[in-house]
Amino acid sequence: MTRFIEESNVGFEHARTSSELGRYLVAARDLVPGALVLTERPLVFAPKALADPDAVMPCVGCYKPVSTEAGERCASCGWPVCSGHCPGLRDPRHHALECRVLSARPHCAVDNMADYYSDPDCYAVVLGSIPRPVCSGHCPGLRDRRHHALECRVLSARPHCAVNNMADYYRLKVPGSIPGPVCSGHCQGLRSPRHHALECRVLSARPHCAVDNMAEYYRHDALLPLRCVLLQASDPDGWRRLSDMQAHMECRLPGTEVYDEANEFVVEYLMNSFIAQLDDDIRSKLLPEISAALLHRMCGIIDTNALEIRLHDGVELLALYTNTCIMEHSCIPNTKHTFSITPKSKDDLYKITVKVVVPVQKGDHITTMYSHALWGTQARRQHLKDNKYFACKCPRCSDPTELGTYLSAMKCLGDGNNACNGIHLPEDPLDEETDWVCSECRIRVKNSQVNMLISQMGEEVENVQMMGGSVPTLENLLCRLSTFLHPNHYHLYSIKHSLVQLYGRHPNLMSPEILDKKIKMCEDLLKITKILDPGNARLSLYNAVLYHELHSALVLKIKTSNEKSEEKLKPLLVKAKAAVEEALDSLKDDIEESSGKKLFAVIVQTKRDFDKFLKEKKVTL
Ligand SMILES: C[S@@+](CC[C@H](N)C(=O)[O-])C[C@H]1O[C@@H](n2cnc3c(N)ncnc32)[C@H](O)[C@@H]1O
Repeated sequence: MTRFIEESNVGFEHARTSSELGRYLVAARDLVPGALVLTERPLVFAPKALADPDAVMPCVGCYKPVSTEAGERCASCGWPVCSGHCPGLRDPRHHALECRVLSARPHCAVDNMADYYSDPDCYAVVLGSIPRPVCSGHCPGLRDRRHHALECRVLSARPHCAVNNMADYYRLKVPGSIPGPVCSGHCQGLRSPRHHALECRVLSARPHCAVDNMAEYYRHDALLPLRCVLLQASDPDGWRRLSDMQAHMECRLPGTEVYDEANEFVVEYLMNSFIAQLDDDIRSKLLPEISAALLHRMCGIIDTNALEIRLHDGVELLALYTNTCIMEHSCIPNTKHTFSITPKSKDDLYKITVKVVVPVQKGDHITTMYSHALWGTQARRQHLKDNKYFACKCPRCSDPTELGTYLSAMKCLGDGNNACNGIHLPEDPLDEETDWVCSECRIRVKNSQVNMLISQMGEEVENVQMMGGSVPTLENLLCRLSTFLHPNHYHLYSIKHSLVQLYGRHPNLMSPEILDKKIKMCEDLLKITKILDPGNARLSLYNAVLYHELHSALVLKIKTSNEKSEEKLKPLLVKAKAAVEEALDSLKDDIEESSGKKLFAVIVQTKRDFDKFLKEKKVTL
């Protein structure tokens, strides 16, 4: 076994290769659920940009979110950090190496306010003072000759950075709009020639001040490609293992969307802003080989292989693992992986542990899932094709019913008028152009029509959920979409999963009918989840929520029931106990991760309350 794996139960000594799969892993022995497949440390990792990078960015040393404008900066490179003392800034696995490259860009004033305003002109402590290093424009000291009034006349001579004078800089000012004088990047007027579209072409000619676009100035998504190329000098063995990874460059040729995107956001950014500015000596020491083509290859390796690690506060990292990344995809995976986020030893930070979740026999392929388990076959296959460049032919994708769950099935659409009671399924789910055929009347519908309908419905579901859909809105949508979709369709699954978390949570939503509806929905959804993910590899949180809601509905039913005979209530109590225990069990491998941890704590409290209730009632189950 190679030295960089800590423990393993897979046959690395003969990790196989096939023309279809590339490299893949097989079990070296029979494995029971829970058995370890492998555990290893990451080869390299880096933070992803946060959802609102103009407001918050991850510290480049420890990845804690920090305020983009008011936060501190790394003293050498000027990137946002939690504190100048963050230990990650001096650690080569985190920021220390990349900092030498990132420091090559000439600093913008906003990077270094302390230098820019080297003699603070107001005695008040001004926190988060960009762009106003005064406590207030009304500060009396500003007009007092003993304080700022005289020196101000001299200091004013320097031409102002845009941040000092936004009103002048943007002569047409939107209230509160600094530094983004648009209401939203999606504002329709931005693309309308009667509004901004034409003038934008002229206004774009002025070089942007960094503060206009913090997210462009500090592109965290470029850090992982940079950390990857830095391995060549800092860890030649790791660099060799990284270079062995599949990059799919044949699908990322110039002119493709993926090439253009990587070129603009990563390759040109790194090359022009930093690498081209590096001193020759430093460049040859840190990056013996560096070119746009090599950076493109890193982007290909990352897109094909990187795993996402969710930290707390919404921060996500991308990481590459030498052996875990060899695992092939299946839509019914036989493993689950977890990351060590708060380990005892810092060397184990982000160590991955892969375990089997269903019985695996010697020689079986070891599989993971690169897509979403609750998407239908077409959505999963499209996602895999677009992002991982292969066509999945796993047993779930090959079966029109998706293992009997009917997760993508539609009700008969008829010929526009005469729908029957049949079910529309894809004739050949592995064919992207397949017709959909009704099981009863055999009427055929083109795949393009089905696709259009399903994606329109998907957008509707997403919109309603993003707006925090109320019960009536969700029920209305459920009712409308149920006309077209099989009750198990994944769009309906998603609506029902939201509804069960609302039913029983408000006095108006606790009637016996609503509680019975909630219980049935939970049970129906659990049946689907169990088939699609028997080992809780991907849907553990969904499962835990469903079991928890099932328990809550059962307990409410018991508490609001007119039935006083404990013997008669006992079956419900037994069911409620089993549900809360299943909820906790579903999360047993997720408690280190932030969402798993929070949910686990809530369910533990529910279990305590239930035990107390049983004790008060003097019931033993
Ligand atoms: C994370 S890598 C897996 C390791 C890779 N096979 C190698 O040789 O380095 C992902 C790539 O493996 C291939 N792959 C993984 N699972 C596959 C599957 N079920 N069918 C076909 N190709 C697959 C695809 O080329 C995919 O882009």
